[in-house]
Amino acid sequence: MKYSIYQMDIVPGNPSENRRKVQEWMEEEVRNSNPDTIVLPELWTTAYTLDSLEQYADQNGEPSKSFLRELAKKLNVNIIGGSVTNKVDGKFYNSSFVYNRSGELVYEYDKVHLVPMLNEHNFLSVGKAVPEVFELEGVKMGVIICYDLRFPEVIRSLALEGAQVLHIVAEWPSARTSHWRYLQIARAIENQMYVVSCNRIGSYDGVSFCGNSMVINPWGDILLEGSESNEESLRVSLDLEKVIQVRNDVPIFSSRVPHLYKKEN
Ligand SMILES: NC(=O)CCC(=O)C(=O)O
Repeated sequence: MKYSIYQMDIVPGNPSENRRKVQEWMEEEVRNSNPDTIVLPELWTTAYTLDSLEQYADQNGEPSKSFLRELAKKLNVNIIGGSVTNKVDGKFYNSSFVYNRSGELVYEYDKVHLVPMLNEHNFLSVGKAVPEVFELEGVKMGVIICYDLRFPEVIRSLALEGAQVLHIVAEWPSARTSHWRYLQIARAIENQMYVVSCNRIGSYDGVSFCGNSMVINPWGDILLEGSESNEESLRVSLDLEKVIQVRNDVPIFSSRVPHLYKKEN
């Protein structure tokens, strides 16, 4: 499966300009490298303009859903649609939408772990369910949003449900770049899955974001890494046989002893 990742800078509080940027990038990217799947970053329509949610957030996923659906169909490409601020039943969420190349909404997820360091609790509601597995091109995979990366139990559940690829859409601050990098490598090794991440670059409201979007194989090797501060298209092909090979070589899933693990509340 061929990927293109858009490590983008986001214009704060300007959804139409960000949609214009994304559309232009996607059209060029598909023309030049014909990926199967495209990945966008977290909150790519607005950046962290959480004090203006009434003004800029989607309503029931629109217009982002229509925008992503039409592009997926027109360009014949799967889209892991980053995330957007989204108002549903009077509450705001940080929502991710995944479309297949026929323009079908394959999966949607509202972020469940809200980030205290970015004041998400003051503006957003917790999603109702942890991430679940979905399929693109017959491959089981998952998507998480940024801070979710710190919660290994959620990613383990995806692996136990059969996910072979984990996507991480992010606005991860430069202040914690080392955590961003090491946690992704750890998640890839401990779950023996590909990790494909898309982080923004640039800054907003005094916080700078670290780029370093990554693709890591199930052995923990970094196949690709973005720069810290440039808008970039990152391109890679995943060999999914590698997941099977690593899981055979080091069979951690059959070594688990779940009956001995403590049940969490
Ligand atoms: N946008 C985010 O979820 C940022 C997460 C973060 O800053 C951290 O985990 O550190």
